[in-house]
Amino acid sequence: MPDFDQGKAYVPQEEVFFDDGREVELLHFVYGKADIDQIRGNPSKVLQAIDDFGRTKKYLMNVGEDKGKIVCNLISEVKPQTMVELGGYIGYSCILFGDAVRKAGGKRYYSLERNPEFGAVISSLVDLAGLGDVVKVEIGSSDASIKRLHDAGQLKHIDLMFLDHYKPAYKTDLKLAEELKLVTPGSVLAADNVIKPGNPPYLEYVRASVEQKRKWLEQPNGDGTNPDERVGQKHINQYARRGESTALNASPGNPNLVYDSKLNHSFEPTGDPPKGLEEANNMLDGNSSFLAHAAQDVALIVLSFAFLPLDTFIVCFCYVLTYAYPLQAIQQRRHVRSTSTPYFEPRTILITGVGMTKGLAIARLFYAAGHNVIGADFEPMLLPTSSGRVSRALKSFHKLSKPDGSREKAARYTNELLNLIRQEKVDIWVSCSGVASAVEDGMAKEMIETVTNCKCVQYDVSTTKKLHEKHSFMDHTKSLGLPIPETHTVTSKAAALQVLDDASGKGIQYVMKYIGTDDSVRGDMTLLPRSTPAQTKAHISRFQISEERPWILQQYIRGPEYCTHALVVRGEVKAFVACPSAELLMHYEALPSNSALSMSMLRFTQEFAAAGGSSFTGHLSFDFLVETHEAEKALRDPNANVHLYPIECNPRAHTAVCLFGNTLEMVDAYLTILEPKQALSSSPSNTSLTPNGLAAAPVFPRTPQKYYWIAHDLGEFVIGPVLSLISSLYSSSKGGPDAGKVLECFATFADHVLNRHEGMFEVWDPLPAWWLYHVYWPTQFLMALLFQRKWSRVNVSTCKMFMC
Ligand SMILES: C[S@@+](CC[C@H](N)C(=O)[O-])C[C@H]1O[C@@H](n2cnc3c(N)ncnc32)[C@H](O)[C@@H]1O
Repeated sequence: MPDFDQGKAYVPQEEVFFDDGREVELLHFVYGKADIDQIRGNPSKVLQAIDDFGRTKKYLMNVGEDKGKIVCNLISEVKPQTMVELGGYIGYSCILFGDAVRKAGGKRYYSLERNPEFGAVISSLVDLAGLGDVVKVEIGSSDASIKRLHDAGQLKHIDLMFLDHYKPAYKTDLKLAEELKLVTPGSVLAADNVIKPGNPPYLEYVRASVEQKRKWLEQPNGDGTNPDERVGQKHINQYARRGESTALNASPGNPNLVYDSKLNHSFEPTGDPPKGLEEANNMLDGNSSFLAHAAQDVALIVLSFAFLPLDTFIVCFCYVLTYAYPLQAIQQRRHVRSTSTPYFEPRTILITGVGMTKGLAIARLFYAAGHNVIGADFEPMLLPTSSGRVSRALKSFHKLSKPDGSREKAARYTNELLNLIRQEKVDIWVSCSGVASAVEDGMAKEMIETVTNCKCVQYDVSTTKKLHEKHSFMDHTKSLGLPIPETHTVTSKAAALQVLDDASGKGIQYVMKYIGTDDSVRGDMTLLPRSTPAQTKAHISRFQISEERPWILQQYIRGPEYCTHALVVRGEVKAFVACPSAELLMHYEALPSNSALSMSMLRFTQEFAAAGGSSFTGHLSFDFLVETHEAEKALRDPNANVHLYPIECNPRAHTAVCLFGNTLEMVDAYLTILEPKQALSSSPSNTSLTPNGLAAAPVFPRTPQKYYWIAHDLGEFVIGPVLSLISSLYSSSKGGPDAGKVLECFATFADHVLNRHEGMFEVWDPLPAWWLYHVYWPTQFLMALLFQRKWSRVNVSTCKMFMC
């Protein structure tokens, strides 16, 4: 976000900052301007005159230039025929956006304003700007105006709605517009002040699932007409100074609508940043000083020490408890290994990557099922940091040397694995390593299966490469006749600009993704082309694009994202789970296995895997995008075949595998790899079929639980908000969260601790979590400090530090 130009700042907000005569004063100011004749018919000049008043005379509660730009960009993107604003005040947003709508080919801009005096000011300034043909000012309470315009047949659909009025009415007016079918799939909402001062009920509503919204409707008095107190008493009473009623519309809305929501940070016209921005500023990046990074590292190490006594007590308590009452996993293991279970044949399983949640989760499953588990992972020299090494689930732990892309290191890695497999007489190697050794794992698999009887849950080198690289994965998926988003590989800036130029007429938007792995360019979701060719060119010029550093331009799909994890054995999907996803989500929850979305993703995975044939064995995870209307269709019709867009494939285990936590059938799914190969048939591989000719159902998580990682949530819901609160108390800016907000975050944290499963922690195996938070991460922070490394984010579950 660019810096705020202080020269343009409005004067500070006073105790009483509207409805004190300043609105009429503004009219005198504007109409008294020496160049009033040039202002007439010119929306920009009218806005300039209003800004002059805000900068030199009195504060005005306008959306302002900076936030206004965000909505103007949205208008040129959405090109609304009809736009509605809730809350017009003196007409600043109305003139700015009304003009943008007209320029984008739109027909009508409704400004809904409750206060008749303000409405008169809007009308006067709209006329002055020459926007009377597009703008219509409706005076009255927004809900009454929406209903009136709808009933009169004047308002048939809202393409874009700007919410900037009475905070408690954001949600209730949206629901009314949903009920009247004015807001439908495809409608876009832009809501101001949802970060500062904040609007929890509105955000909660637009982010809620259909199930959640239906549940709310079932609750008696769940949705009354009283303002939701979470917006704060100050805002509930803000516009009640003339004794207006605060009662709200109680429409049930349309719970089937699913919104794709995105927060935008920008400046108030006074130059105050919103709270969210300050929070973002608490996160360090490459531009932050090394001192700041060092302070962060030290603080995190101290934090780990602070929790050491409590966590050590918990670990000891767990051991005593497990000794006294052997828990399910231990009982299960004892049972299958006892002489009363004579047919049990324990196998030896090697699992690499046991320092990460995913590797450890699989190791624990095999342990509970009675098998001998050998764990292995990378560790720096002389530092026993891998949390898997202390797991009760492991018979032994082995340290591996990390490949670095060179042939020597790859050969050394393969040799170490081979020796380990021979020494421990391993039956199955389950590769759970991360992306850093993806290709080396493929090489090791080829060697291991050639010279030993060990079976590997890992693809060969060419398959791994094909699936790992975005462009070859897309080409392959397309060759299978499966859907993909429009994707172009580009090896020069000129080629990228050409694709974007060609696209400008088609209405398609793209995001630019680097084909390889480079954390510093991850996560840029700027939609291209931008509003003007010059902006697009400026954006593209920031990237290094060449034959050696190819990128893809991938069609942007508006809608929710999902990720899946599957175990595939000889082209057959043996275990499967799908869940909603987001970058660094760190909260996992499985979709119901019989839901239309999960079934559609499973069918895609099955078709994809079957096409791989009998040598296609490994973990397979996809990221899918689903257009909003398709996601809604899936929620309405459980048998719907949902149109999916795969955007990425990871030929390795996904952290979502932890959702199989207590699903021991998963172990049987792995063991099918030891079954003798059936006679080879061509297509569709050797997929075992049920009597009705369908592929056998894979294993799904037995009792789906929600997962979280306590250290991540401690940062997100406790430390972050507290730091923001403290920094706002000591700085002149008014952007910080209030105490109520911080308490809300604490409540979320408490809810997660009480109702979710910690990804690394098991009562019967508590030490790995302790090791992760008190050995692994403090060591990483210490190394960052000693080697003066800067990092921007960490992923607690995959033990990844994103350097900057
Ligand atoms: C923050 S101001 C709007 C600023 C304006 N959008 C701009 O950026 O220029 C909020 C306005 O909403 C109006 N308002 C409050 N409650 C309302 C309601 N229920 N219906 C319509 N307008 C309302 C207030 O009178 C006030 O003028």
